[in-house]
Amino acid sequence: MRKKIVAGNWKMNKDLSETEELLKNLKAQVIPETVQVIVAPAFTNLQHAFQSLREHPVTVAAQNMHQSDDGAFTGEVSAAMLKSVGVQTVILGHSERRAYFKEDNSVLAEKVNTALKNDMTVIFCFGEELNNRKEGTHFEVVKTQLTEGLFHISEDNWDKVVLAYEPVWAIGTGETASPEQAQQMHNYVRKTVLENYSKKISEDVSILYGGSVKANNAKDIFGKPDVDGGLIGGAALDVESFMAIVNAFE
Ligand SMILES: O=C[C@H](O)COP(=O)(O)O
Repeated sequence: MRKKIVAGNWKMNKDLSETEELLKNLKAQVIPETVQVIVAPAFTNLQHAFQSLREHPVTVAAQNMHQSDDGAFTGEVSAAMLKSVGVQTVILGHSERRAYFKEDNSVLAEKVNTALKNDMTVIFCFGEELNNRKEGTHFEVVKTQLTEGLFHISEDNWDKVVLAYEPVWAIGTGETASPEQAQQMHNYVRKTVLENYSKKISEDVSILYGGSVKANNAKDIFGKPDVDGGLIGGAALDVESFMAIVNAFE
């Protein structure tokens, strides 16, 4: 059975004291047993977050990592470094990484390999831009991102993969894909996984939706059969709104 997951991507927000405050508030909440909650603070705060959440049912993820094991890559962080501070989960392929840091499908394929080789869980993000949707090429774009960035992995790696569909036009814009648009794409993604892997894998993989998910729209989006949770940006920066989204599953 696939997991229900709500992941908060804090992006480049929250310094150490703000992170401490947010984690303190988060730890005061009751996390429903049926939902896996993940938070992804900035690199500098990962170790603190991991230590702080040790006894709490919230997973800490990194927002990115480098594809190489080590070496002369100024400013970068490796899988081994993440693991050394307790982090076992990494978000890869976020549209902001693709757009601002020019991460293409082939680099992402390498990052996926490195993460899996290090026994890490990957939250693999993909999604079309507005012009793709206007032109009607959104399914094709998503298929290419999955095929070139992820579908080289073997069947036995899929228990370490979570998919996150994030239409770029809905990220941080206040514009959300309708629950029907999200369901249509998630269903397409599941079918695309099935074209390449077993029925069990396509049925078991969790597919998250991301893009302006808020407390007031989460229930409708999460109510769709192929939507297994959310990757939350802005609304994850406040515990009350984040927990309202987590509890939208109830
Ligand atoms: O990683 C999260 C997504 O980019 C969604 O961000 P948002 O909820 O602020 O639109």
